[in-house]
Amino acid sequence: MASAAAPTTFSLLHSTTPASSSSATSASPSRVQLSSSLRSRPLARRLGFAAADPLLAANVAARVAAVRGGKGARGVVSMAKKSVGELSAADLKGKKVFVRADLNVPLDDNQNITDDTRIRAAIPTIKHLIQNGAKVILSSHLGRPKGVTPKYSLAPLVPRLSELIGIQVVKAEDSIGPEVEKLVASLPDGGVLLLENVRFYKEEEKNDPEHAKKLASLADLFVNDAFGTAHRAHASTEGVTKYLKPSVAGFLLQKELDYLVGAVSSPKRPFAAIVGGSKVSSKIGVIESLLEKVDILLLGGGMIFTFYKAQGLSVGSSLVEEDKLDLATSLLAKAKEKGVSLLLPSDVVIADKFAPDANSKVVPASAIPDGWMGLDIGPDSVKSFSEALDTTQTIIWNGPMGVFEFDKFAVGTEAIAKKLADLSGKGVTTIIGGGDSVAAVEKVGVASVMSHISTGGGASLELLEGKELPGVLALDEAVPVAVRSKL
Ligand SMILES: Nc1ncnc2c1ncn2[C@@H]1O[C@H](COP(=O)(O)OP(=O)(O)O)[C@@H](O)[C@H]1O
Ligand SMILES: O=C(OP(=O)(O)O)[C@H](O)COP(=O)(O)O
Repeated sequence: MASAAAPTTFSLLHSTTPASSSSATSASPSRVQLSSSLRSRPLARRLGFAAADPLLAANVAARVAAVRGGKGARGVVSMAKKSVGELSAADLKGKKVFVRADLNVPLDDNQNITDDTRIRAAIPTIKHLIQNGAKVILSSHLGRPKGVTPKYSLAPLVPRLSELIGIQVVKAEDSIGPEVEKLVASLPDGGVLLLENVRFYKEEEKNDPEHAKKLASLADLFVNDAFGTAHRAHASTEGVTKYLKPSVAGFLLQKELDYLVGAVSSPKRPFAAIVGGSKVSSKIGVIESLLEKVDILLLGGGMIFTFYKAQGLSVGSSLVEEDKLDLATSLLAKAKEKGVSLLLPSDVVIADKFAPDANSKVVPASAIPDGWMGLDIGPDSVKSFSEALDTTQTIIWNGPMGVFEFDKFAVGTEAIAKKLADLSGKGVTTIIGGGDSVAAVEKVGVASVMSHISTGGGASLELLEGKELPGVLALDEAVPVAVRSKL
């Protein structure tokens, strides 16, 4: 780390990330005074974790001050995270590497993977490690199990993982304990052991230090490549970094930050966000910050019924977060105050049960009968959303517009996916984030035309809010390299 006495400008260690699709822009020099060498580099490569203004500026200023550690230093310093690409065979051969990935893929009722985007995205880091002779201990969560739940086992992922990596992946029945230790001990150099769902232990989400220690005890070093879970401070994402050195960023994590920090810190305007899906309680709070960033906010999916109910409408048996009604009311008021055009669907597709063969009909949002639930946005809403999107230059989308897994309720999501594909072709920046949103876009066959497919929905929204992602923050910083000042 830079010493207070060093009269130099520091620059970033060269990153060997292989797959950066960065179109990140430089930070506005008016926000933070950076050296010219740093200014020319993509923002996320310099920061490794933070996002846009104003939090970004405050964060960078604070960290620069902390690193300077005293008066008289004329330089600035890079806060990039150490990359797995900086680790070579000399660092990795024979080493046990705990890799946290986000393999939280959608599965159908027969445990078939319906979209493997997150598995494919994890492969470059795993391949780099095995090609350099490491023993890979791969971990992930799947869903939100309460205790050991067979339907959330990672076992269905083994064939696809093995196929993509090119070797047979060994599967453990647990994520800690003597049986896992035996499997780790018998793992050859270049082998991969997949641990069972880390969320089978409640201590995982509590970030219990003792539990983190047990996970960490399996390995010598840590690679976090779970961008989709980087907004969670859990034992396998944040806790283990306290016990494993080095703790470095995987290629996917870096690639996501490279793209997203740049794209959302200085977006081409008008800038729209589309928020839907079913994780209402974890995403409704994000809306408040989005109102500071975006010009247009479109709400769909399970998110909308809390807003309708807050306005006094009947929502039947639709998904509602009762304890967020006041928040919804205040968000509507805030949008007005900020001049953000917040659009709620004017019509919805309702169903008499949550099933693919439910009876369904389109009704105005103000006319949902008792006993019926809203499972998609209606045609008028698709039309007004499309018109609003026509005016934009940047769009970030997280959360499907309806229960797209059932064909009857996939129309709204598919129409919005096609609209974004169409706008991508016209030069609009389109960013799709989240396991299910990406699955929906893949289902329509338009993923390849979007500007960026992100493996994190909540994570990309929190990044957009300007929040630090704990899973990234906890990683080691890249060692700054001194560059002689010409002054
Ligand atoms: N109106 C709705 N009611 C209940 N669930 C919904 C509704 N609309 C969308 N969903 C569900 O939301 C889920 C995706 O939500 P979420 O996890 O927040 O998205 P992502 O994974 O893209 O971040 C899908 O499984 C979809 O069926
Ligand atoms: O699917 C995920 O998030 P996302 O739906 O916001 O993309 C991640 O795997 C994180 O899962 P979590 O929201 O249960 O912590």
